[in-house]
Amino acid sequence: MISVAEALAEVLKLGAPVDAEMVPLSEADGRVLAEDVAATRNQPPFSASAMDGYAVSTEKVAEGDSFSVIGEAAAGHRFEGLVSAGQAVRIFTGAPLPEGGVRVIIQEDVTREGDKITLKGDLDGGHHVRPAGGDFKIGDVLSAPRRLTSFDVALLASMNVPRVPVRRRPVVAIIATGDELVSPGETPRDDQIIASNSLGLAALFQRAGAATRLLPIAKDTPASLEMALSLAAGSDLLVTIGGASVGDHDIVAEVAGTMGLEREFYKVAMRPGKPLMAGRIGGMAMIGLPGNPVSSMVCGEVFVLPLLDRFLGLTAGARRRVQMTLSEPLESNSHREHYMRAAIDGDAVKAFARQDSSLLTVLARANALIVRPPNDPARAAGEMVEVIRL
Ligand SMILES: Nc1nc2c(c(=O)[nH]1)N[C@H]1C(S)=C(S)[C@@H](COP(=O)(O)OP(=O)(O)OC[C@H]3O[C@@H](n4cnc5c(N)ncnc54)[C@H](O)[C@@H]3O)O[C@H]1N2
Ligand code: MOO
Repeated sequence: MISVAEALAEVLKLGAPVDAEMVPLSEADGRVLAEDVAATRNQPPFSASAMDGYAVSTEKVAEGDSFSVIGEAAAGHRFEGLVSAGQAVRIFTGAPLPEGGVRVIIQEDVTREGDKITLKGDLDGGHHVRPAGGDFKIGDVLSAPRRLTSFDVALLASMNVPRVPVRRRPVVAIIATGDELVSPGETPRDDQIIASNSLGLAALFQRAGAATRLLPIAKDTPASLEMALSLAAGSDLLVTIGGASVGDHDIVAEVAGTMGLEREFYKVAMRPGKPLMAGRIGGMAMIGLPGNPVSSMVCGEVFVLPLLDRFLGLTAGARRRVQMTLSEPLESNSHREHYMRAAIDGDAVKAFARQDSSLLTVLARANALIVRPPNDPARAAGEMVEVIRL
């Protein structure tokens, strides 16, 4: 058995960044920017007023100063003249500052009679001018790689970049295996259960930026599995679920082997997830996940999400861990790295009492995994542990 770190290093070698494609900004949220994008304009493109008030040409103003109002500037409507000493231009938020203007007196600080304004006492000291290019300038760059956020989409729109180069979504084929499985909504026999992992994993991978293909559930026969595996051709990554252990009906490795699987490793010193396997088959990366529902989801988090980062051209590595205080004690750990389903409550974290790898109710309540190193001794409440936030 190899360590989780060694297994992850092998898994990451199975992927390389996929091609880029152009998408409109309306479809860019969450996609991964593939090339640097440069602003094609300054923002604001002119010195602009930040407030509603009066633009004047003098820095120094005092109570009782008066100005004659010679025109108006509104957002989208520049004042086409010059403002000189003793003059003011009525101005609104977002309007270009008129030529000669150096500051804006907010209207609350002014009394106006006809075309004359007089400054009140206790003046607001701000200039209320946003300089041209104060947000960004032509050529300023949003750097790749980067998973685009809603804020980035707003920034790119402001840069007048209507379409952006992003990595295409890596295609992940998912095959559940086992005679006991039927799809949700079907009627199982009394010795069957509902296939849950494939949909859970598809949700996990889609949120990470993948396109998923849910292939038909494979029976525990070589012919059925071969059929399902052949349907995966052309994907970037094939993920199988179950049939990975040592039982007579665990035939995924054997059948994939006859179809050309070059296996990099089998079995990892982790709990859950021991019978994990990874390699290459027919030009695709392949990860064979264990069938236990929690095992497959935890391995999806620990191995498949970093591999998807690799396909997307992002910096790919182990999931970020933070140190947190235990609110309840933990028993000593075995020789396998343990990913314990846990709940963060405020600043502290606690593991759930039941850690069996079949318990989806426990996983659904978890918002973290406590990572226990191999042979970690018993831990008392108040000690620090490493945590992956889910
Ligand atoms: N003698 C040994 N037995 C087992 C070992 C071992 O080392 N020696 N390892 C155990 C561990 S750890 C795990 S994890 C499981 C993994 O086994 P498989 O990957 O072969 O998974 P299956 O046997 O096919 O299924 C296990 C369990 O999960 C259910 N399952 C499978 N697929 C799905 C699915 N898509 N949705 C929902 N549930 C699924 C399946 O019905 C079984 O209950 O092996 C242990 N055994
Ligand atoms: O790898 Mo198994 O997941 O410990 O139940």
